[in-house]
Amino acid sequence: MNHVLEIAGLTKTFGGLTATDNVSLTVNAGEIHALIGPNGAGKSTLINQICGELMPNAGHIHLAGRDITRLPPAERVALGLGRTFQITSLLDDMTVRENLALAVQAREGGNFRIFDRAANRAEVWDEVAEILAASALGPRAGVTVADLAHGEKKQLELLMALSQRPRLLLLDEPMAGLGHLESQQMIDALLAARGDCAMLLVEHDMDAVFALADRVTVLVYGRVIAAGNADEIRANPAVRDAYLGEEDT
Ligand SMILES: Nc1ncnc2c1ncn2[C@@H]1O[C@H](COP(=O)(O)OP(=O)(O)OP(=O)(O)O)[C@@H](O)[C@H]1O
Repeated sequence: MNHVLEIAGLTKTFGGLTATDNVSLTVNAGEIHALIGPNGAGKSTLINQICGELMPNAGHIHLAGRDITRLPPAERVALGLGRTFQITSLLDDMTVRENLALAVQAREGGNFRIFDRAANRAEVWDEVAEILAASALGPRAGVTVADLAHGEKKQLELLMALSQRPRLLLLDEPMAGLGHLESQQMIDALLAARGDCAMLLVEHDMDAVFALADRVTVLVYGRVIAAGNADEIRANPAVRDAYLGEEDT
């Protein structure tokens, strides 16, 4: 099987608390794999170990067959690990088009914050035009970021992350703070990107999870209590008790 990400036995403790407890999961090429669980289940701790911001006490992480468990974050990025840019990294007084050009330029090794001569190259702008033409943000290309709605900023973050052409994109609650229409637009954008890269999606919005995920892993108190496709997870009694049941009450 063609695993883009393989996590085996990942354990992280904080003092006496085991935040991720012997967690194993895989993400295949072109797959959207959702990681769900109640608050404090260990989702962020797991993502931070994948990014290299936290070192595990035990276990291994492989990206495209390479052991990245002990690599610093920047080396993981160079090997194809992507994460959505935070809204705080968008440049408010620049347009959608210019922000995207900076991201494309950064992928080519240029400076993220300063336009250099490379940014004036026709191929950068051609690529930006192509990305925007395929996106709901296309008509907003000339709008400055400060004038975008929150959902549009999240869409731009996603386009910037995808422009890095990651092998694996980590998505940390992409629906957070979005209204119904904006959530639907984000789901559509993620579905459109499915296949370009594998995605590991941490999300509390269960409608979005079930609309997007090929497979779902459920964490509770740091442990995987279930893994399977959307139907299997919905039907799993342990998941309903531990998590989904909360929504029925
Ligand atoms: N740096 C830290 N030091 C001590 N404890 C921590 C630290 N980071 C997380 N924890 C604890 O580890 C457990 C898992 O937290 P984590 O943030 O990974 O959960 P989560 O599933 O991402 O929760 P949420 O859905 O609320 O974001 C929690 O009990 C949390 O208090």
